[in-house]
Amino acid sequence: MSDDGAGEPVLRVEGLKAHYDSTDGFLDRLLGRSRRVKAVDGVSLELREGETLGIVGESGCGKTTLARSVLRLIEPTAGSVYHRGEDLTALSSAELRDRRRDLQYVFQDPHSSLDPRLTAGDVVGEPLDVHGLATGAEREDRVRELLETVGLSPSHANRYPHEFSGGQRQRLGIARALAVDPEVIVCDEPVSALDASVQAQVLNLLADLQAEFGLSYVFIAHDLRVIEHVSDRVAVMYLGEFVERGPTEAVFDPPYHPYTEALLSAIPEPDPLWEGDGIRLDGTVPSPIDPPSGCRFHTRCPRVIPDADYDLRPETWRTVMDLTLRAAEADDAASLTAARPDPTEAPRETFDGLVREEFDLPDTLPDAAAEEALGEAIDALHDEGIGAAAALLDSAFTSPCERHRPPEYELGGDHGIACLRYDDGFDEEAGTFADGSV
Ligand SMILES: Nc1ncnc2c1ncn2[C@@H]1O[C@H](COP(=O)(O)OP(=O)(O)OP(=O)(O)O)[C@@H](O)[C@H]1O
Repeated sequence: MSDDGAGEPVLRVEGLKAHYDSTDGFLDRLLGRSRRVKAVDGVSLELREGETLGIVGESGCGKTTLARSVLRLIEPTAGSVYHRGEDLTALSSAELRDRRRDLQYVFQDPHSSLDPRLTAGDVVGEPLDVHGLATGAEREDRVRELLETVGLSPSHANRYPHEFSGGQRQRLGIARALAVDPEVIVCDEPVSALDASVQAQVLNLLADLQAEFGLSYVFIAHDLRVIEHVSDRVAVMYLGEFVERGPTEAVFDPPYHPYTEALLSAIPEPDPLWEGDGIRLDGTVPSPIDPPSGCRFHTRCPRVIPDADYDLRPETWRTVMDLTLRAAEADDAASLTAARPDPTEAPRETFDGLVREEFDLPDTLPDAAAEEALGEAIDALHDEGIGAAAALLDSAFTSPCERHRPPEYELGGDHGIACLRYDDGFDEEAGTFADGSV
């Protein structure tokens, strides 16, 4: 996405990947099998001076790994992170230590991120020591000033972290980050461990500090309301990738990407920014070891594009895809339905009903060709087992979203979205691209 702000952004991340090696046990090693957890898998972003860039997504989609690899608290597997034009990934550890003065991190859990053996004064003073910024009386004054700045009493400098409340501990964490006078603070779920009323206080503090010191924030949260509240721009993350980016209002009002829409719908109270009908988001984020092909969200997307060979409504298509995907993963036919003991022992008609009920499939699909293919697959499931049925389903039902990995499409106004539905050259009815390919 282009930078329409003036000059070089404070932070620019290009094609960042952070993979973990989770090769585990004798068998993996014997078979030479390496299991790579693709926690962050090619992320680019820009953070502009004085802004808050929100990063939102469900648990497990890679937000923390992204935050840590941007600051090289985790070594990135690939990609670059530029701070004021200089590549952090190329710095030696000594250079990086110096650079950390400008780039600070506020952790999610103030209980475990603060050293319990240090007093509040030392928690805040330690970065001053590490960077040789102040000693003696000057250090004491600076610590008192920092405690005051974050709304803590300087008289509490001799207390230990466990003597503070959760909100106060998070203030301590913020004071510690502020001690070195940074430009950028990466805030990783800074309020998610706090009660709602305390959350608001800490968010207000962060906003005040941003205004006072001209800070730029990368702000990570799974809570969309928090993200909406604090962010100038937002990036929506799913399975190691950004699926949508743009100014906050553009991304949420109305939501464009089906994942963003689903996240908004999941908010218990209807979101004031949005008056849509709401779509459901089932299941959890799939494993980043072997992410789904094409659009990674296609296995859960309520708006996954139907196969153009059939005339099915998106809701019906979703149920057909759910059966197809589950059959591909299942060990046997019995595990596809909740019926016990073995549903395949039931007569064909009863079994058909059980499968349709399990997947919310209609008694008869409204498209004759789709119904025929589904009927054959259910027959195979009943008579031959899961392998035959999975193969039939897989060859009969494929979404273009499974085949095509969507690039980021520009919607204008610095708003980008990685979803095939926004490819102007793609004809959903025909299932073809502008060049005739499918
Ligand atoms: N050290 C590790 N080794 C292997 N896999 C890891 C490691 N740390 C995280 N993961 C995996 O990487 C993926 C992304 O995790 P990450 O913590 O970055 O996500 P997140 O969006 O921050 O989630 P949460 O909010 O739950 O922390 C997850 O599948 C997680 O299980």
